[in-house]
Amino acid sequence: MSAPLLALRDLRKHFGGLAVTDGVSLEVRPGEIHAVIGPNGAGKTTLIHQISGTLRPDSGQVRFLGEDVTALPFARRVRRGLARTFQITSILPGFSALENAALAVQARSGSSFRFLRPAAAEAGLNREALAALAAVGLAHRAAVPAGTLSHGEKRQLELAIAIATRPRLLLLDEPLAGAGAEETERLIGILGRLRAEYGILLVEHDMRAVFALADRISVLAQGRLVTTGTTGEIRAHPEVRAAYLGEDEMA
Ligand SMILES: Nc1ncnc2c1ncn2[C@@H]1O[C@H](COP(=O)(O)OP(=O)(O)OP(=O)(O)O)[C@@H](O)[C@H]1O
Repeated sequence: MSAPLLALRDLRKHFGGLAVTDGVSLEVRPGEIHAVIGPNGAGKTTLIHQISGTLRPDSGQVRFLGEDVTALPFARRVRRGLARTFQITSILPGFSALENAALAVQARSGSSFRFLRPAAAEAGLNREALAALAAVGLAHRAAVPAGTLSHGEKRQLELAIAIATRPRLLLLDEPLAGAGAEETERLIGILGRLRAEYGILLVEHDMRAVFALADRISVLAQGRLVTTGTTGEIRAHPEVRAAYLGEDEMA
């Protein structure tokens, strides 16, 4: 089996007396969509913060591409290939979709375009930005101001911005939140295609999407990992069935 992209080892985080992450260990493998589900307050978002580096765990390890990155800040993890989308939209509404993606390419590439003539550097940035838009089916909207995109298209742009940083792993925190039925279908299709190139850790409340997309699912409750398994194993898990998922949603 190939080495995991991401490995969490006995991660722990307390807020006051509350154990929000209580000894969580899990792995995301290359080419895998690994979903993390659980009831409100289970600690999913706090877990993502610790993986991305915006929150330090009290103890335990975050290993990325075989290295311990637990002490590295967010920006350095991004440069190593860890990209995150946010529940709250991070796009700049006055800039075009292409400019939004180009800013992400620039932020990641740092000096790599600096030695080119300005026109060539801009062409290089735009080419990469357009490729990121194309990867999420948004190339035809490149020139449109991001603020005028539909809700679903904004979510696609957030994915393009993440992809523009050339990640190995995408951390997606509720990428379907607020999407309508049609937009949800489109986003499920896009996420399914992205799997070929990136490992994905997916936090999502839409159980139909989770079961359609995930290769494996980890179930969290009160900061603890209840179980990790394939969709079939999670469907059949009595504790999960009884406590954390409506039976209809798992049909
Ligand atoms: N900065 C903080 N200080 C204190 N408590 C916090 C803080 N951030 C989160 N919590 C608490 O930690 C617990 C887990 O929150 P978290 O947002 O990670 O859960 P979640 O599973 O993502 O929930 P949801 O599905 O509602 O987004 C909650 O009880 C929350 O109130």
